[in-house]
Amino acid sequence: MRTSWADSVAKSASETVVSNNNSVPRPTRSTYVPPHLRSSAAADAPTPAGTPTERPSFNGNTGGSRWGGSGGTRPESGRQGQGNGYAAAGRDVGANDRNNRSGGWDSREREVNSFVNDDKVYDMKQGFSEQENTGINFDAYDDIPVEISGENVPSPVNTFAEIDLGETMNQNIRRCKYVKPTPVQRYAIPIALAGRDLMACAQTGSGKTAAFCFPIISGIMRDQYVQRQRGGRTVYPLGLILSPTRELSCQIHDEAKKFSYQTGVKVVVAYGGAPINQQLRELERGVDILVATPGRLVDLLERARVSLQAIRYLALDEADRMLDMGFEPQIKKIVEQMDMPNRSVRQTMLFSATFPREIQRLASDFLSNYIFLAVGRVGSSTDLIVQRVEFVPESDKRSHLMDLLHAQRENGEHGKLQALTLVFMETKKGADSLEHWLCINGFPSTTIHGDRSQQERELALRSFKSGKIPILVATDVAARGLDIPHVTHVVNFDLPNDIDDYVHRIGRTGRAGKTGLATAFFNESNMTLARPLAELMQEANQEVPAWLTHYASQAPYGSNKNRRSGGHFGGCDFRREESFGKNLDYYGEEIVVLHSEFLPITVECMLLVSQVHGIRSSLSTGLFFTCFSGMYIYIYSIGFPRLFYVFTFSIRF
Ligand SMILES: Nc1ncnc2c1ncn2[C@@H]1O[C@H](COP(=O)(O)OP(=O)(O)OP(=O)(O)O)[C@@H](O)[C@H]1O
Repeated sequence: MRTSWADSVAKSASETVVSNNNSVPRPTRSTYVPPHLRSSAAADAPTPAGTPTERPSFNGNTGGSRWGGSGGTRPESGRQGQGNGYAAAGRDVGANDRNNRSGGWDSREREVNSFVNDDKVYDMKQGFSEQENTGINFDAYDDIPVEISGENVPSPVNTFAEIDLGETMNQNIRRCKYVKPTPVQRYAIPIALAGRDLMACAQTGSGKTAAFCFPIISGIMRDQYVQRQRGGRTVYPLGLILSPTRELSCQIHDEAKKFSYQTGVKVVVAYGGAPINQQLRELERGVDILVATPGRLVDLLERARVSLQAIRYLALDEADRMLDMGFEPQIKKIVEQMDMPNRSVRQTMLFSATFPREIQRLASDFLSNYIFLAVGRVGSSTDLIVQRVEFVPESDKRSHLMDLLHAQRENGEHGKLQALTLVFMETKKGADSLEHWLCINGFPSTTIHGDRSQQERELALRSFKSGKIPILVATDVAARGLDIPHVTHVVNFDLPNDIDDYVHRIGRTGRAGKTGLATAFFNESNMTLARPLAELMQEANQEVPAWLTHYASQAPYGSNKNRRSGGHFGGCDFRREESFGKNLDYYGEEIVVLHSEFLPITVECMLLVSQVHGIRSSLSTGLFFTCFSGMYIYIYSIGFPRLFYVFTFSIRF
């Protein structure tokens, strides 16, 4: 049996850190203690209740205590018995300490061990034990390109030990078997701990959830001076995490509960389709971090059961989705029209794997002096996902899928795994119909889409995750964020209209350094996707079929809005591009503006490039030409036949 990387590292780590899993403390009788009661000093001293009016200034320290030194506005006297920050204190300042101080057990509030289910999953994984599992492939991440912009950017860290999270959280990180921060975590966590707003793009499956959860939990543990407000049955969370789907909200909630286990920070989830009364009861028991879908949150706000007055941390996961036309009005209402503190008071973090320029522009309204971070090729899969595109006419799709599944089954029999396969379809009806057809043809399947009840959706996801039903047919509701470790094959039975949706869909496999396969069925109805798909595959070092290159070259350039969210590497910070005075369209592609007097020279130069480099110039080949007028003309080819951007620099030499 192969053991995973995470297991083997955890095993060695456990010798020095945690003796074994059995030594993970069983749920202690910890009681939920609201942050403002966690320090006896803070509890005793009557702190003025009220909306925070000033956001602590960041001190630019990396990984150091956000509140340490003289940079912060936090009164250090608020915490007893500690030195300058958790690291300096060198001991666990988690709930255990605080609970001892606060006393008063309440059996209703006993904290469930969030890692218990993990053990079950682990046992269940033994069923997958023959599965190829490469674990986190850090070598693949080491030379990942990173783009970062903004003022006074804190330095990245290399280890969790360098980050000032406190011993309780460090222990939870070990329980999660995270040994080393992923690249997005290396950069984003110090930025967030320094109190900075952040817009972060990083590939699917690269650990963004922890990147925003760790700083929020840690910040709330430190924000003891913030007095919780009370007002009848209204609750006042300190952190708010918004996500576009119910399943993703649940997943973030589960993760956040693990990260905050025994810290005393309470995380509650609220999402549509589930009975609101149960969620209300949970909220009434106390909430520090609320994870929610926008619709249900608006409902809770309108019922005055939740107030956003005390929010100090706001995170939008899948932020580009949250700000596109579907969700934007609700998000604007939540962030701008209710009682949330304004952007200079709260700390705001936006995360996604894709970030179109226009969305960046919209999002910047929510942020204050933010740092833009792009880790890896934004809007790209990792190279760990093998992408295949096959030309399949509409009428052949089912039989083609059947062939793939049969081949997969045979591999499973001969070798090792019974892969989990996720099949994406455009319509709910189509998904139901395909599921039925697969079932009667001997391939147990289930579906998840918007027409199913929440109970059905949750059951479908559970059966799929556990491997009981190895095929899930889904609409885009399952495209973003879902982390299902054993999905080895994503099939785009129907391709999406938008390349960013494709990126998120295929990102359901090849997660956390594991390898995965993504197969797409392409035909005439997907022509608008030809160019961005070919570009994406080329960038990810995938083999692009000749027929796709041909279709891509036919697509009229400039007419297609469906372009990569990041252009080539990086998903550039739109602020930088605008400050360079570049003229960009919706997706950030350069709009060529040619001055008529330069046109003949430009055309001549283009011809020259074609002759010297051949028509297929490679990505990022740029040539400078000096023309007699003393102007530079820069010709930039973008790795596609006959495509050249031409623009002029008006710098005289
Ligand atoms: N430092 C780490 N070491 C090992 N595994 C990690 C680490 N950080 C996160 N993971 C694991 O990596 C997987 C993917 O993480 P996560 O779901 O946060 O990715 P993501 O970037 O949010 O993906 P998506 O863009 O699809 O939402 C999860 O199973 C998570 O537990």
